[in-house]
Amino acid sequence: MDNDNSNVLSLLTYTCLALGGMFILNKLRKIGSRGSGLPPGPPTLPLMGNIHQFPTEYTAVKFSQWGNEYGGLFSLKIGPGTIVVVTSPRFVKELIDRRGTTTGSRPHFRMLQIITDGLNVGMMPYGPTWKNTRKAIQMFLTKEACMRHLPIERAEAIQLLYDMIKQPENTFTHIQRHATSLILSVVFGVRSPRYENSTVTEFIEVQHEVEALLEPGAHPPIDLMPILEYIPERWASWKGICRGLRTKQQELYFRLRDKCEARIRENRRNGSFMESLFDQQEKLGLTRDIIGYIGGVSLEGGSVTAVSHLQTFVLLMAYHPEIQAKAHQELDQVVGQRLPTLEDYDHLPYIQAIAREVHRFYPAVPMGLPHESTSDETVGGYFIPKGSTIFMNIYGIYHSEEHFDEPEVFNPDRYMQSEFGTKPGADTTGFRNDLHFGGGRRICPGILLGDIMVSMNVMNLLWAFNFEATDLEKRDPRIPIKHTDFVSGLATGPNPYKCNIQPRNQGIEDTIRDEYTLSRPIFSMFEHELSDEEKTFVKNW
Ligand code: HEM
Repeated sequence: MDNDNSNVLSLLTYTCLALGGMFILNKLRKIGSRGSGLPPGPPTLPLMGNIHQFPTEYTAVKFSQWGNEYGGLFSLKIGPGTIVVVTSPRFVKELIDRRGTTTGSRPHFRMLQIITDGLNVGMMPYGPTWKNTRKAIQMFLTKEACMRHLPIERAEAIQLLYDMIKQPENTFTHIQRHATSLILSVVFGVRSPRYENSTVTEFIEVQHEVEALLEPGAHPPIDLMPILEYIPERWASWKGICRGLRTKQQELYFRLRDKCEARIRENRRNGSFMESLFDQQEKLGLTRDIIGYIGGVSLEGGSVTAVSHLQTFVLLMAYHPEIQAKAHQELDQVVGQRLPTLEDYDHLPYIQAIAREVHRFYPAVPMGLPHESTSDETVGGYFIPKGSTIFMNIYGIYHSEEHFDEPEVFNPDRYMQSEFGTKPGADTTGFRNDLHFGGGRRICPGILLGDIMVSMNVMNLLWAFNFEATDLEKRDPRIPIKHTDFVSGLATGPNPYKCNIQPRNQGIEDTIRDEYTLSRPIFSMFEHELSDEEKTFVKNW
């Protein structure tokens, strides 16, 4: 009898173990597999999902190829997590724009969280803190506020032309100085008249270090495997690097904020955004740290993107003399020898088409910033689970053969022929003119300022210069510039390049020199605490 009992017990134990094992195996088997109802995508491996296929560079280009293969809404599995990639404006409208409240959060990015102390509005999860901070940032980016800063926007654009006459070989850094100094002036009320040893180079240095740290593969995937965070610091160098970057970033952003605050106390105002934030600090319920970061994030969002667009624009012009010739013809008819004004832009359809085609050809943020869904959603018959990371593949949308004729060819004329540059008969559902600024609740708050920077400079630079590539004959005449001419990353731009830049004629060069001199009183309103080197530069430049 005892023997029988122990046999039954063993049998029960084995059965339980077997059933438990099968249950665990079944659960494990599901990790990495694409559950039913998810949008289609490349085949997965157990546990890994698509990790082994995930591109380590030019992610947007690979996502575009997958978009052509699997459709405008496809999915990837990264272990148990789900990524949804939107490569069709129709699905942008359905999933990102219309369901903005439930697809408007951001995925957790542990390293960025440590660097910024969670104060970066661009990476905050959807919720009251994000809403409040975003409200404050929108305040200074209204049309009226952007137009109030027109004198310094125009003066900085003039300095860009002047810098390029003086040192055409340094155009790459002149563009960086221009965009960063302009945002510094508008946001913190202080400018950088030269590139070397300036706030501009300090900002770019920190920014590059942050980008390098976040590059996939540079450090262990803490967000995919949170357990990695418990590894002691001596084997996890990223922890110290993050803290070091936090110190550097805060030193810069908080110093700029504090200096502005000191000028307010001394009654030396110049209408900067920081001033309005301090004036309304109580009403808006903002901490001093958040105020500093609103300024810093605006600097990141505004300068990096405009720099990318303008550097891409010059590169493309250098390789497309036929497009420059057409643009010069339009400018000669509408503007002539005087410096163009922002009002002229409305009368220059071909120049507008060039600016838009640059956004299309290589968007500054090719995959936008990742969104995260905070509830289950169903779109186009597909299931999008809560917690999915959603990428709006801007590059892919702009390079889809379904919508664009020869998407790899730089051809501004496409925007002269149809509103969105699309080919005849293409379905334009969901298209809008600002897709390169993202979508839904997280759409870029800086569209107006970004558009002013792009339009004013594209118009001015074409009016002022001839751009000439030094190796034109070595390139494919139809597609001289390819994606490999660009840096791979979340916010991108062209690799450094050289080209010849010449003023179009003596009259134009004289006008630029005169306008630069006339702009000095405007510059001086933003030139506080210049170093001795900067003072000498301003005097002699
Ligand atoms: C050509 C210029 C610009 C381009 C192409 C651009 C593009 C973008 C894109 C694609 C996003 C992500 C949107 C999304 O998640 O769906 C974004 C977000 C953002 N941009 Fe811009 N941007 C530009 C100029 C600016 C300017 C001038 C500012 C401010 C001064 C700015 C501040 C921001 C901020 C703060 C965010 C984060 C918004 C949030 O998460 O709520 N951007 N931008």
